[in-house]
Amino acid sequence: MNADEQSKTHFDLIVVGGGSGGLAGAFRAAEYGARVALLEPALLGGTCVNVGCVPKKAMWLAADIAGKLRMAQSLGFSIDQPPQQRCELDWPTFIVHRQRYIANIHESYRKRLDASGIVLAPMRAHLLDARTVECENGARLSAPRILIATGGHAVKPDMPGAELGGTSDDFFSWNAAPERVAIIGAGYIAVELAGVLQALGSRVEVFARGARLLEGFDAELTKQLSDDYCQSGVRLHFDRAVAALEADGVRVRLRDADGALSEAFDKVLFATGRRPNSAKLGLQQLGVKLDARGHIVVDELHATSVAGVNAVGDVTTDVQLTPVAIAAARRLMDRVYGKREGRLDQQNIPTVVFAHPPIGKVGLTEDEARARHGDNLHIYRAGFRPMLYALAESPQRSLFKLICVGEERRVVGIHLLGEAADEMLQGFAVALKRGITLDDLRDTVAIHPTSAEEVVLMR
Ligand SMILES: Cc1cc2nc3c(=O)[nH]c(=O)nc-3n(C[C@H](O)[C@H](O)[C@H](O)COP(=O)(O)OP(=O)(O)OC[C@H]3O[C@@H](n4cnc5c(N)ncnc54)[C@H](O)[C@@H]3O)c2cc1C
Ligand SMILES: NC(=O)c1ccc[n+]([C@@H]2O[C@H](COP(=O)([O-])OP(=O)(O)OC[C@H]3O[C@@H](n4cnc5c(N)ncnc54)[C@H](O)[C@@H]3O)[C@@H](O)[C@H]2O)c1
Repeated sequence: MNADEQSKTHFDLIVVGGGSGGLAGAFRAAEYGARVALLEPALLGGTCVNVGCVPKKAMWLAADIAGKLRMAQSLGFSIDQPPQQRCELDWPTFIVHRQRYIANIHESYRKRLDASGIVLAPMRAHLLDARTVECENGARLSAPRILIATGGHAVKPDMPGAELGGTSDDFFSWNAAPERVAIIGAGYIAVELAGVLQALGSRVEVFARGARLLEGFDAELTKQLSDDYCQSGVRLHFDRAVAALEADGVRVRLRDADGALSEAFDKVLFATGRRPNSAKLGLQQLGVKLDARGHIVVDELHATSVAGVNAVGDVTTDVQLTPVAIAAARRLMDRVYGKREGRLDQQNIPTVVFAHPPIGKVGLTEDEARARHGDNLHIYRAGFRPMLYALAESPQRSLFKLICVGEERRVVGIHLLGEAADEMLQGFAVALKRGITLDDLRDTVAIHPTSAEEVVLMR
């Protein structure tokens, strides 16, 4: 092989997967002057841009507008619709806007890849050894470092009739709100899609195998969120394990563990978790350690068990959030090519579920804090109706909660449920990471009239 040919197949870094983590790693490495090849067989941006955060947030915004339009009518705005009737969304029109937004992201990534000199190979790849990747077309690329960022995929539980149900991927190809939808699961995706569909006109029923929504979030807030969902018409079934799906004409029924059959639904969605894309990558032959569910095991520097092979994002044991994948990839490249210290702090990662209303947390829940600190806790709450909802005589309330520890009342948990919680949490997460106390919050002058001021006025 001559020098020219070798320069086309030999790189400083090969990134497998062009989603949140892979793109962030490729761009950061290229900023330091590394020669990078990126392998991505599908659309740039991966799950988040194409079938995750971005289209989901677009649908959430549409649902939010639907709710605000109904409130506007009750406040005296004349909207070309008889009062009390739902303002219907024309999905195809909205989807044109949603997909145009996404196409712009693809375009912007493509331009950035070109400008950064990153070589994009639009194909699947697997590892032959710790320095060599083989592409689908048989081409072999080599590099002293390989980053695996292949993400994950939705899974349906193994049950009879599972093929009659879809997943969040299917939801994003729908062109209208089905009349009746069943959602199986009680995590992030179940709660988000239930809220969106109910607001856009579907009659939604959620089947949770456990006793509550959103394990891992503060139980008091999730109880209030459940009440909000019931109030808006969502039917929640707790402790109801689904054992099978059965066709009933063009509709589907759910059979539970006791053999009982549900009413019929136009659509059923599984929101029962995701699995890592770690198969068919050659990892086992290479000796890359996986956990029992197939996640790549990484250390705190995102190194795998094989030298020179790193992994970030949903394919690893990290929390499955886009900013976590991005932060891990950037810090890795800062260390490798920028010779800068820094590792991802996995503590106190803020997160929001785009429910209706949104719910967010950073730090410990009350139960977690009690398990860690015993009774040395101080809990503060603010329950109130945001002004718009009070004006419209809507029952929806907000509930904010602070978990503080010790005599100094150090804030170890912030939990927000309510209008604009999604936009409020980020700044308070910075404060919590800096180790603030309740007095620091109280010492901050409030911004009035807002919901956020309730956080600094808690007594
Ligand atoms: C419905 C939904 C909503 C979500 N909402 C949010 C949210 O609001 N906020 C948030 O923070 N997170 C959200 N997430 C989670 C977020 O999308 C993921 O955490 C994030 O996309 C993980 O990034 P990643 O780079 O690890 O993987 P991905 O983004 O999944 O990218 C992996 C890429 O690797 C490619 N690939 C796979 N195998 C190969 C191979 N052999 N060779 C080459 N390429 C390969 C895939 O085609 C894919 O493009 C959501 C997820 C879902 C499903
Ligand atoms: N707003 C956001 O940041 C956001 C939004 C969506 C997804 N995500 C990420 O994507 C991940 C995946 O989302 P998800 O909602 O699929 O997973 P999840 O882990 O949040 O929830 C899975 C749910 O399915 C239930 N479940 C699992 N197996 C089941 C079975 N056989 N029968 C019935 N129920 C079952 C679990 O009890 C749980 O309630 C999340 O954990 C999160 O990290 C983030």
